[in-house]
Amino acid sequence: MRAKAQKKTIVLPETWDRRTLDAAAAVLAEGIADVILVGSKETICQSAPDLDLSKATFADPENFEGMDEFVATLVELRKNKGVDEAKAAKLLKNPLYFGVMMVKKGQADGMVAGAVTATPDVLRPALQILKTRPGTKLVSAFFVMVVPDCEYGANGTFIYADSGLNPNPTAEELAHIAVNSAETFETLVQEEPVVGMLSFSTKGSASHSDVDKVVEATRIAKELAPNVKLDGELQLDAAIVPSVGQSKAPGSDVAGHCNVLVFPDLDAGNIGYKLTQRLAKAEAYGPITQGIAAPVNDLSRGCVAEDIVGVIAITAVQAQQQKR
Ligand SMILES: CC(C)(COP(=O)(O)OP(=O)(O)OC[C@H]1O[C@@H](n2cnc3c(N)ncnc32)[C@H](O)[C@@H]1OP(=O)(O)O)[C@@H](O)C(=O)NCCC(=O)NCCS
Ligand SMILES: CC(=O)OP(=O)(O)O
Repeated sequence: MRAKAQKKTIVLPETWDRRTLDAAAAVLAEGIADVILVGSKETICQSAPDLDLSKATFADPENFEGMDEFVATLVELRKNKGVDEAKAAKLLKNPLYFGVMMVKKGQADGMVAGAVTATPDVLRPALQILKTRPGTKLVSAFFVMVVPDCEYGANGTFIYADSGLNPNPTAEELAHIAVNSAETFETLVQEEPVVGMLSFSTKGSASHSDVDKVVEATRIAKELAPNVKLDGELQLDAAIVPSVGQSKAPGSDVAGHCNVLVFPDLDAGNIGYKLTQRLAKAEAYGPITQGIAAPVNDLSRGCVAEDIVGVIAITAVQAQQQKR
């Protein structure tokens, strides 16, 4: 609904993937966003003759008028990393680098990929070309989880962070992930964020250097964002179940009410979202990035077309909100 209010243009590089084309057709039919499909129009349309892609725009790296300018821009951005004209031309034949460059040049407002390509190869071009948003040092990635028949979180809606990007965040990085996720929850879900800094310990129930990291991250996050409802360290049950929160963390007005779950590392975050998605049959949209200069979002290779539609809609909403 919000995506449709001010239509944005989203580039989809993985056009050899049928789920991506199904999602593109649905997004165009529903008017969620305008879509650029990367690749040859003829090849793409022949591969999916049953889909109506007539409203899509096509951009083929093998035959693209603005390629010289794209190459020059990439050389300018990456020359101190050893990228010369030949290397830039080769990189830009990769649909993911090409798609990110379309965003960089303002020809698209955002990009969604990852149905086929693994996360590092989706996010690396975005980090290298678009870089971080002014004022942000750390990019992180989260999932929007919508759990059916669930009384916890915001009527079953949660943000799980970081579940896609930073393998082993320091306490300071974890604090930034928490504060950024709270802000994102407010703008995306439009409800008050309540942030739980997750651990295998609640308020000193266990002693370990991993627990110390979360305690320190909680301290820093509270300092960075004193007005955000945030507490830690909390076990998952103490974070989301009111009665358990009350018994394990008495006196905390956050414990038992969390809707933003900050995981101590990427093992926990990535495994946690997949457990929720597969066992609780939750909708899982992401990994959505926060902190890149323009929205580039990832998918799981296990996604279905409906997931891609959801991530495209979220990308369009992020593009509406992003000042460039
Ligand atoms: C995202 C990821 C690919 C980046 O790391 P990398 O491959 O080592 O790439 P580099 O370290 O060369 O980083 C590329 C650029 O991104 C920047 N960067 C990397 N991580 C960043 C972050 N979290 N925030 C901001 N910038 C970041 C680097 O500074 C570098 O910039 P530069 O080339 O201009 O100097 C890596 O963190 C990763 O693989 N993460 C795990 C992803 C994953 O597998 N998730 C599970 C499935 S969802
Ligand atoms: C987000 C994620 O885990 O992606 P994939 O399943 O593609 O590795």
